[in-house]
Amino acid sequence: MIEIKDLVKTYNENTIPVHALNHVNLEIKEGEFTAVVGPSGCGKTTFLNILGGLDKPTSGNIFIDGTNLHDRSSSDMITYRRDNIGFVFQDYSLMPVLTAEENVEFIMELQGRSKKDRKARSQELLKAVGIADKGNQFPTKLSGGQQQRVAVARALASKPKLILADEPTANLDSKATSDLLDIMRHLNEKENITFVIATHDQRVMDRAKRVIQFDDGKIIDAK
Ligand SMILES: Nc1ncnc2c1ncn2[C@@H]1O[C@H](COP(=O)(O)OP(=O)(O)OP(=O)(O)O)[C@@H](O)[C@H]1O
Repeated sequence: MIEIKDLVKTYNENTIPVHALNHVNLEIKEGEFTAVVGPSGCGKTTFLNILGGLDKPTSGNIFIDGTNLHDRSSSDMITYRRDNIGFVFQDYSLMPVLTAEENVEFIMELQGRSKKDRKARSQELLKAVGIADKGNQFPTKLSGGQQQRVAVARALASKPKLILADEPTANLDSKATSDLLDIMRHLNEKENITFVIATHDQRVMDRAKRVIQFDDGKIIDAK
């Protein structure tokens, strides 16, 4: 369970302040599949970055399973993020010099898991996202949809309970979007992984269990 309490993020506090998040309150339950939507500049990415511990709020708190997310030193936060939160980005953000399999293995290497263990898990994950045969390919040899599947497999590597995705379908065609959403919904239902997805994409909203609407740094609807 994620509890977001009076979250404020103000950029450029000392010059011309930008109120990216303006007193946001929200609860996200385990196993939700939630789309965060709203016009460009309304605060979606800022919200995701703070929820994922990539950025700090100006004020307010986020409690994940009762623990204050930002009450950690920066090194503890790096470890917490690595072990508990998966990230998927619009541009896939794969490492071009690593194969698909090595991209998925990378976090496990940082976790100190054995080569054998890493390889088995990365193969299992690439299979789960439907590209078991692409493990030895470099990202430039894969389509956008395939690269995004590698990114999802990578996000799953440390068995996170929460996956944050920022515009994951923005560069994908209809078929790749539909396939990716099938994979994410399946993971959500089978593994009870919570998904929070910032998006402009109606296809994502149509598949979401919940849609949270932002406008100008505030939540205006959270059905
Ligand atoms: N690092 C930053 N410094 C200053 N202002 C910022 C910074 N990042 C975002 N902003 C501002 O904060 C507001 C919210 O931006 P954010 O990127 O969170 O919106 P968004 O809803 O994700 O937009 P989009 O849909 O275009 O990606 C915008 O006014 C933006 O210009």
